[in-house]
Order: sequence, then structure tokens, then C-alpha cells
Amino acid sequence: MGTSEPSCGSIVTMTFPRVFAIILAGGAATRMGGIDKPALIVGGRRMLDTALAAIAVADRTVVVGPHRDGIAALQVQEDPPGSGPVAGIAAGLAALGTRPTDRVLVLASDLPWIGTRTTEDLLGALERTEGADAALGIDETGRVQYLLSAWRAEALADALEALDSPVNQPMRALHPQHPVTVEVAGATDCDTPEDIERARTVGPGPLTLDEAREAVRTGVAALEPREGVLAESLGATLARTLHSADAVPRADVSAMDGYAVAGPGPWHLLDEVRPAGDTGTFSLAAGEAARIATGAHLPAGATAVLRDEFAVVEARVLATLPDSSPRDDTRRRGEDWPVGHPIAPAGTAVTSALVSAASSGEIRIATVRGPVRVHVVTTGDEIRRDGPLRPGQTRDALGPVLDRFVTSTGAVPVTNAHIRDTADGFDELLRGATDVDAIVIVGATGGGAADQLRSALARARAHMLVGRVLCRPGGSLVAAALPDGRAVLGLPGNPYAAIATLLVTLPAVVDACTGRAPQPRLHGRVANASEVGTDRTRILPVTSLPDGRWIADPGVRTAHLAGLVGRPALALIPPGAVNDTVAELIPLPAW
Ligand SMILES: Nc1nc2c(c(=O)[nH]1)N[C@H]1C(S)=C(S)[C@@H](COP(=O)(O)OP(=O)(O)OC[C@H]3O[C@@H](n4cnc5c(N)ncnc54)[C@H](O)[C@@H]3O)O[C@H]1N2
Ligand code: MOO
Repeated sequence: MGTSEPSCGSIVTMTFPRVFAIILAGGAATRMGGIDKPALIVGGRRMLDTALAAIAVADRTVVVGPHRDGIAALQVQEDPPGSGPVAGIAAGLAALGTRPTDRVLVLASDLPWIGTRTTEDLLGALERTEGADAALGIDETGRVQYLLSAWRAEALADALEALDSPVNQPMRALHPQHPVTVEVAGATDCDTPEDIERARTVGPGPLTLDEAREAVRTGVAALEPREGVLAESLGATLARTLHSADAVPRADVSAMDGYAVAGPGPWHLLDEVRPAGDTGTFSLAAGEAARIATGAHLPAGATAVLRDEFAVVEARVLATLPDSSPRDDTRRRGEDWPVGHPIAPAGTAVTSALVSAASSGEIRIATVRGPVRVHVVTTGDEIRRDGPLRPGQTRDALGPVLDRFVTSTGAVPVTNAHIRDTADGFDELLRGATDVDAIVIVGATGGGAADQLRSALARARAHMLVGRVLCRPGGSLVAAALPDGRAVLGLPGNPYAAIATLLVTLPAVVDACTGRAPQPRLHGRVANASEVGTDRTRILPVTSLPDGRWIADPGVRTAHLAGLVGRPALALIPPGAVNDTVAELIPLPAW
């Protein structure tokens, strides 16, 4: 939504509507014993702050309710205080000073799972719908949420004026002439203590995959920094910039096999040879040369290196090859890095390449966070890892390979278990496993009778970060943070769904725990994106075409991993994608 005004004398005559926001944040919720409901924390922040974050698009915002310190927005109170939401909207609109062509978002502050996508959906529906004067949010049950709406300012003013008085009016009294309803994300409100408890248990959702990754990145706490031997810290992240302890090269060295020479040629060739690793005692006087190997330190007195290809030697006299253009093949001390050169910034993953670069700079130990130690768990009474299958049993298709997939994200699997579908088993799982940073659990994410994860997380008072995602497969993905900081990732049980969601979201856990800067995403053009796309993101295996595009496999089955065999990557096909859409690619581990 643009907000620019036409500039004076400009030939640009198009104007974009300005967006204002009214957040109703009355105190003393009667159905909750008079407590300050907007200040209740759900999903790690006050519901009022969630509302404020959701209207980031607004040019100006007014919060209607009792004055609260520390709020950047304008604050007003309805007159008289406690006279209901319509009076609150009237007070808010009066304070905003809107023009008829503006748009006004009206938001309650008891909607713990709304976000900018919610308000974008409302504003989008209002703009797109011919003749609509307001867009009213509806939740998944089809219930209209008047306090989750976007209005044309003129229509809102008219609706208020149509009332004798806004005082003590029910919300439905404030009715637009031509409303459009739109199912928006996060429309479930909290009116009772039970609603709050349910919201805290079910968690936010449905979220897009990007929102889910962001929720994990911001909701999982970083590990404490530690001093670690880099070569033993693969998967960790630098907590401070890594500086070279020595110059690279650390002395003037030869870049080629050839001759160290002193002064201009021709040169008298000495018998001495300077192999790599030798610092010997001989030196060169002007007009002298000695054989030198690639990587060897230059002898004292040497001014340059002449490589073999440009050299001729006759009767112990060295000269440059006629008609050649020789260059000095010396690598000078500090030419690549002086002492103290920054090798890599904080947030860089400790990879084999970084360990190697650090050792070039004489660094062995650094301040790091991580690596993320993971307890990997499969669940399900029917799942059998070893031995013959009895009736009703299913072969464990993940236990033997999960570690490998976990490793590919940068995390380190340290323990591995299978647990039964019992409440006790899940409670024990969350209580135990205290010497890891994250627990990755396959299965039990659904709401079925045997699916224990969500209730166990609630009993453990976990902070739910992701309750559901808008993707296929894997919609029942769960992410949470336990009170002691350990992250829990609950992967949907079908093996393909489990691995697809693991590869998309476990990297975000690693980012959060270790402070790793999010990895640059890889992208590719998916030739058949419109044929395989649906209303939500699809995670599909892809193969490459000779022209560099990718083709997605629409028929992938979720009950096993056969769809990944021989495939180099997964693609995240966004909803409504057209053919040749550029999609995010997630490489599959090479083995
Ligand atoms: N009423 C509904 N039921 C289900 C829905 C739904 O939307 N409504 N979604 C289905 C989908 S899709 C998935 S995925 C699962 C997710 O539920 P859970 O995470 O609770 O998964 P489980 O029920 O524990 O297992 C699902 C499926 O996967 C098999 N499984 C689990 N672990 C393994 C393993 N290690 N090796 C092989 N197979 C495994 C398990 O036997 C089940 O068949 O919910 C659906 N139901
Ligand atoms: O969505 Mo389930 O997560 O397809 O296999």
C-alpha cells in the first residue's frame, strides 16, 4: 500500500490512499475478572504489542484505552471511559483526523496471532472488491470479527453518524453499507481465560513458511557464547568477528617453482637450493640467484622470483627467456591479510572452509555459540525399527536416516530414541534430554487421540511459536520453546512431510540458537509451477532440465521417501505460482 501524496505541479495525478489504524485496548475485561487483557502475554508478547506490530503499514495509529506508558502511538480514551467499542472507534477516528479517501484499520488487542499479513489481507480485499466500503475479517468458523476490519474512512464516519450515539453500542450496530468479508489469518480472539489458555497451547497459525521460520528465529533464545576449538565446533557460529593472528603469507614466499634473484639479471646461479619449509642461512648478493620451490621463504637479499617458464640457464648463468614478459612471482608478507585482518564476521557458520581459513591466519580457538545438540525422536506405537513386522506395525522409515538430515542443516544429532504414544512418555521426553539444545520429534503433531505432543508441550508450559503452517505437506508442524530455552520441533509423522519440514525449519532453529546469519537462499525457475501449485505453499522434489529450469514432481507420496531418491533438491512452490516462477530451492544432502 503506497502512501505518497501527489507533489505540487507534478504530472503524476494518481494518489494512493493513506492508511490509519485504530487499536481498541480497553482495560478491565469483564469476562476475565477485570484484568488488563491487552497486557496479557501470549506467544511471548503482550497482545497489544501484537496488534501494534500488525499495523506496521499505517501512517498514523491511535490506541484507544486507558493511558499506558511506553507506547509510541497516539493514545485517547472513549467518552465516557468503558462505554464500549463503538465509542472507542468514534474517539479514535476523531483523534486521527482522516480524510474521506483514507483507509482505516480497526483492530482489537485480544487477537494474539494476527500479523502484517492479516492487515494486508484486509486492505487487499477492500481495494480489490468493486464497491466495497469495508472488509470484515472472518475466522475459520465463519464468525465475523468486526474488530478486525479495514474501512474506507468515509464509510466508517457515515456508519458512526447513522447511530444516535456511539455510547454502549454493540459492535454489530456499526455496519458498513457494502461490506466484503474475508477469511484472514489469526482471526481467533480471546474472550475468556480458557481462550487465552487454548491460544497459548495451540500456538500461532496457520503461518506461511516464511512466518514460521521468522517465529522460530525470534522465539528461540541464543545459546551462551563459549571458547571453542574451531575444528571441533563444526555447526557452531562465530559470536565475534574472527581476526587473523598472523599475516598471510607470514613471510615473503615464492608463488612458483623457479629462482630467487637479487637485483637485475643476468644472475650468477648459486649451488644452494631453497626448498619449501627451509629457512637456511644463505643469502643473495646483487647479481646472484638460487633455485627456489613454490611456498619457500625467500632467502635474505632476494628481490624477486623468476618462474621456470621465463628462465634460461647456461653455464650457471641465469637469464630471462628472450621475448618473454616475466613478472615477479613473490607473494609478499601480509599481501592477503595483514595481522588482525577480519577473516569472518560474527554470525558466520563454522564450516570446514572457515576452519581452514582460520588456520591460515593462525587461529585455532574462537568465541562461538553452538553447535546445536539435538535429541532426535521417532514416535508411534505402530512404528518398529528392528525385527520382523507383526500385524499392524509399520517399518520405521526415518530412524536410520534422520541423523543425516539433521546434520545437513548444521545441527548435531547427539542422541536418538523412539517413544511410545503415551502422555507419560512425552512428559518424560520433555523433562529429560536436558543436555541438548533442541528436541526434534517425528509424529504426534496432529490432534488425534494418540497424538501427544501438543498436550505435553502445554503441560511443560512451553512457549508455542508455530502451531500450524500453510504448506503441503507438513501443515501440522509445531515449534516451541521450553521454559529452560530448549527448542522443540514437532515434525508431521508422514516421512516425506517430516523431512520436507525439517529441511525448511531446522535451519531456523540453528540460526536462532547460534546467532547464525540466515543462509542466503537458493532459487530456481520451476517450469511447471502453475500445474503443481495450490492455495498454499507446496514442498516438492525437483529435477533440473537441460535449459537450467527445474521441474517439480506433483505426484510425490508422503508415506515414504521414495520421492527424494535421485532428486537434488526440494522446491517451495508459492500459492498461485505461474509456470517459470522463481521458487526457493532446498538442496538435499548428497548422501
Ligand atoms: N483428521 C486428520 N487427520 C490427519 C490429517 C488431517 O489434516 N486431519 N493430516 C494427516 C497428515 S497429512 C499428516 S502428515 C499426519 C500428521 O500427524 P502426526 O504428526 O500426528 O503423525 P502420526 O499420526 O504420528 O503419523 C502419521 C503417519 O506417519 C507414519 N509414521 C510416523 N513415523 C514414522 C516413521 N518413523 N517411519 C514410517 N512411518 C512413520 C505413521 O505410521 C502414520 O501413518 O496426520 C494425518 N492425519
Ligand atoms: O501434510 Mo502431511 O504433513 O502431508 O504428510
